[in-house]
Amino acid sequence: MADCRLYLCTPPALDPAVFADQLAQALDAGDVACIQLRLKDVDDDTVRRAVDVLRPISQSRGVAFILNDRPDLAAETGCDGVHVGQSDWPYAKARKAVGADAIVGVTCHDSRHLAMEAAEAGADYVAFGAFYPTTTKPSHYRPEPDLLQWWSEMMEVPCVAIGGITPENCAPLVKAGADFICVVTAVWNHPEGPGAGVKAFNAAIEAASGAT
Ligand SMILES: Cc1ncc(COP(=O)(O)OP(=O)(O)O)c(N)n1
Ligand SMILES: Cc1nc(C(=O)O)sc1CCOP(=O)(O)O
Ligand SMILES: [Mg+2]
Repeated sequence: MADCRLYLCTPPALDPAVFADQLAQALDAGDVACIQLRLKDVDDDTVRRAVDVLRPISQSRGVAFILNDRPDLAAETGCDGVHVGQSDWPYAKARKAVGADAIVGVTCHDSRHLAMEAAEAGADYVAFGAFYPTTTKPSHYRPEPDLLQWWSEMMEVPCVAIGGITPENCAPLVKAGADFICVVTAVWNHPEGPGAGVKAFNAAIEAASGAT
């Protein structure tokens, strides 16, 4: 298996009953390390219902199920972890809510300082982005791949690359040392379906990992 793995993030709005089939297609198509449920502008019960439908599909395949933004709901609903950004719950409060064994990931934009702070505090991964233009989430930050190289040479804590990543443009991120590449659009909107998206990413990661 390549050192870099695929990390999927859901579209910001979805119908769990419909998305369940797409998720199963994606996870059955090849290696996926984890899936993040990232719903925006919805109430807590909508999040709970989506977790109840989607978490078993993920966990039954050995794929970690991470909830975005809400450590309290992640703990309540049996998620494997939570992802928090710089405007969300601070790391220490998130860790207290989910417990020592859960995964806690932290957004660090293009900042070495934020990433070192998160890693020293105990984060399980740090996320850098947006590496490429994306319409999924507005971002003022545009790190270069050498940030991933610096991080992976200096630190043990895994790093995630996110933002506008496609099978066609992921090679510099993989070669620079990203432990995970996190993707929304290029998988869920793949013209041949999410399974084809996962296959295309794993082939691209494998090719970039083998290339010198
Ligand atoms: C893996 C990963 N990286 C970054 C983000 C972005 O988090 P945040 O800055 O809190 O923005 P929202 O996703 O909450 O809009 C993420 N969710 N996942
Ligand atoms: C959720 C998110 N966070 C980002 C960051 O830079 O922190 S970019 C992003 C959106 C990623 O979606 P897509 O693969 O469709 O570009
Ligand atoms: Mg957030």
